[in-house]
Amino acid sequence: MKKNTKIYVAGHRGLVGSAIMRKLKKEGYNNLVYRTSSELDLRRQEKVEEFFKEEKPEYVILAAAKVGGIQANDTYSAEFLYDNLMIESNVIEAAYQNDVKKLLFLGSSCIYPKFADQPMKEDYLLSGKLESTNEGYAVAKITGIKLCEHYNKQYDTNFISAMPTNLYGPNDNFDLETSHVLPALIRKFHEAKINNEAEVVIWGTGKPRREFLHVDDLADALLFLMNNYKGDQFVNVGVGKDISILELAELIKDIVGFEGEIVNDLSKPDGTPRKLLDVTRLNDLGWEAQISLEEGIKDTYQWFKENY
Ligand SMILES: NC(=O)C1=CN([C@@H]2O[C@H](COP(=O)(O)OP(=O)(O)OC[C@H]3O[C@@H](n4cnc5c(N)ncnc54)[C@H](OP(=O)(O)O)[C@@H]3O)[C@@H](O)[C@H]2O)C=CC1
Ligand SMILES: C[C@H]1O[C@H](OP(=O)(O)OP(=O)(O)OC[C@H]2O[C@@H](n3cnc4c(=O)[nH]c(N)nc43)[C@H](O)[C@@H]2O)[C@@H](O)[C@@H](O)C1=O
Repeated sequence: MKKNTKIYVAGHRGLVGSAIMRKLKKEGYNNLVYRTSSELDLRRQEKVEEFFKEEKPEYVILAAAKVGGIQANDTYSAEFLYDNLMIESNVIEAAYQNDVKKLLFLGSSCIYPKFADQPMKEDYLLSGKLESTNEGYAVAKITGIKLCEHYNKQYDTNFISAMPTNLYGPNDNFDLETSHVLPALIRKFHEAKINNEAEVVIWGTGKPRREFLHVDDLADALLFLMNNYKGDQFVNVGVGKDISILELAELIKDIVGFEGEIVNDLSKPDGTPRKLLDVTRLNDLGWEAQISLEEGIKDTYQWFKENY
């Protein structure tokens, strides 16, 4: 992509979209197009068609989606399925109709079967049953991958897909009902510390294992893929290492400086037992993550204290 090329970043205010904006600006890209969801609701096909006709973006990074943690996915499963199907179908079709040179679609590691072998290779897609707490979201994300594949096959487009692992960083969602685990624990330990509380409650058994990637590393990987990758095969984006939720809680507890106990709320779901991506394909293309989990949590905690 040239520095003055017109790039549409869908979802520019979100965790991922805002990191992509920071990265693109830092690298000197100076022709960025974006809209908030109230300016352009991507679930509305006609509005999306009008926007693409008017703006004619050359490149599209699709980071707009209905996103949330385990509880939000489970509670609002119809919205997670419907919104994501509509957003991705409308944007991908409009990109094709308007001769977009390249589009990047973002999926998620939850596309893989609940009991997939670990680490999960791209080939494991559609090889088993999905985790029930995020089935709607996962089905929508799998459809997004397939839309890119089939548009490439039938229309010779250049649409690529990246599957990030669990993400965190500045501009994350810290709402305790709808957030992912890492921002939730930063907030819980911080509030428990300042209120001198005796304990922090974590959901489930603490035994599930997850892999966490700092969103600035993700943005770097996505720009790398936009500039260096073409193909129908989607690409996992992760660090290749995982950690149990209890270990994560202990790490955040230490970073925040909370001295009380960690207790489990067993009425909450554990979800998938383990989600660790095989990142060989991305590493072989020449990219690997740089930000350690400890460094990334410290950076995110600092951001939380300054902004939240
Ligand atoms: N967070 C994570 O751990 C992971 C995220 N991903 C994927 O990364 C992508 C970005 O996620 P993330 O940044 O975390 O999500 P956020 O919730 O932080 O941001 C999503 C963005 O999407 C926009 N959006 C939502 N609905 C609509 C709509 N109907 N019309 C237009 N825009 C809309 C929002 O815009 P506005 O602010 O204007 O309302 C928001 O800025 C998603 O595809 C997600 O599936 C993948 C793996 C893990
Ligand atoms: C990115 C990914 O994110 C989701 O899947 P998930 O990985 O299960 O998400 P999560 O971060 O919410 O939970 C991870 C683990 O952590 C435990 N946990 C402990 N304490 C808290 C807690 O306080 N909040 C939350 N949210 N979880 C907690 C929780 O019980 C679970 O065992 C899907 O949306 C999926 O669709 C998706 O793409």
